[in-house]
Amino acid sequence: MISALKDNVLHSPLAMNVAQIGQFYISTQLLQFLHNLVGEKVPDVLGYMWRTRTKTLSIRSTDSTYTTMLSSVDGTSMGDDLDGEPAYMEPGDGTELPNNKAVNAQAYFNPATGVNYNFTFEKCTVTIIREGDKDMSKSSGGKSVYRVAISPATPGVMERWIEATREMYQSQKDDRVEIYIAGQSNYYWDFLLLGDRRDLDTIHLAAGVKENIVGMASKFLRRRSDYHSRQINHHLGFCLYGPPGTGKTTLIRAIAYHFKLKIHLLSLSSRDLNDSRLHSLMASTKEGGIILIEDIDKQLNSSSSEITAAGLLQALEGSANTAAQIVFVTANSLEPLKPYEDTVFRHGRIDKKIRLGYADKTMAKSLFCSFFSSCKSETADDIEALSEQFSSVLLEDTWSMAHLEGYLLQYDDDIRKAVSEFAGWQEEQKKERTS
Ligand SMILES: Nc1ncnc2c1ncn2[C@@H]1O[C@H](COP(=O)(O)OP(=O)(O)OP(=O)(O)O)[C@@H](O)[C@H]1O
Repeated sequence: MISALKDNVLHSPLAMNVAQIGQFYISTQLLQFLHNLVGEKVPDVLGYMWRTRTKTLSIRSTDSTYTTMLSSVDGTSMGDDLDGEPAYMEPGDGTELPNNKAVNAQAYFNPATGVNYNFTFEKCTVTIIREGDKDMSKSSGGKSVYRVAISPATPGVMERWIEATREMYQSQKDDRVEIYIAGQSNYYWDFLLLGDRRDLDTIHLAAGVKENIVGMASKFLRRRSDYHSRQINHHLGFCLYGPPGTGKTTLIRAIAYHFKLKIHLLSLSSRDLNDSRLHSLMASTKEGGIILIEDIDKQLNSSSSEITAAGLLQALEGSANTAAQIVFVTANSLEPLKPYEDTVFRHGRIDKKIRLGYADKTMAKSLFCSFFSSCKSETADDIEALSEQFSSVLLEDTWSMAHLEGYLLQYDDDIRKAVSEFAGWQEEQKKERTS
């Protein structure tokens, strides 16, 4: 899931179009190039011209402007929403990016180091450059730094651009989940993206499981002062385990959305992460945050991990410096955690371990009803009756909910066929598994 998210961010097709970078852009780039070329060797006339035509700003990855900038500067939003044109972005080296047309696809802007990204705002060219790793560690204490240049520097354009990114971010944020990952230095959290909304009532689990987790989280979040007055870390830990596709990640996303919590994705095997950096990360989570360690069973014994068992245990305890921290770890199997059983699964670290399993009849029925809830061709009573038929032929404890979701998606406009072909599909799937 972590890698899926990263792929989504790093490789999703940005809405790119390299045509039509206006005259201002070309002249500004030329000036910048000449300025870099002559540097300080000649009287800085070009530099003067560059400065007067350009407004610049440095943003650290821990600044709130960084978050708003990344979430709003994507392939569609800036240009579309602000001046009726799609945002045109290209890397500064002139390479054409894939998908050379303005599209409405979801796109996330995550600039590569040392590459100029340009797009238009109020007919000015905005250039964003992420600084190189070396510079980052020296001058910024490990935080990524982005330089933003807007040219020509019409009065107030930078302020209006910042305000526009903020407004756009605010309007998107309420309906999404903020997701952070460890920054390059692993000391701080960097904003990653606004994840899609997921409602709790679209998650179908065995009776009582969802209600139990949501109830515990709700009570925990309400009792801040109780923890505080007793000087106990305001921390709650869950381990969700079970086969792939049973809804572990989706449930966490829905809980984050429901309680308006930010998700911090933590990869224990990430490069250069060690115990002390892990400690800093835990202490710097955003107010009201979920820490999500996915696939802990696989990450624990990863050869690239420098985290010791002691470091991990400390991380699971959360930090006394932060308010309301919910740690979720997910695993397909608890076997690799056996050696740590007593130390990990105790109050203050992982308070509760919960198994999410394959679909039973009740889960399949409620998935079916929710999937076809907007079906116009059938009455509510008919949908209910069809869901009974569907679930009655289900082979229990055989399919993940992801598997069933995939099946239903093939029939999203033919609810009756989804019922009539279900038994046959299950037979085929069983044969495929054994062959
Ligand atoms: N219990 C469920 N209720 C509704 N949808 C579900 C459920 N379980 C899985 N899904 C659907 O299946 C897909 C995959 O689910 P998810 O990624 O949450 O599974 P997972 O248990 O985290 O898998 P993995 O162990 O492989 O990370 C999602 O698109 C989600 O909509």
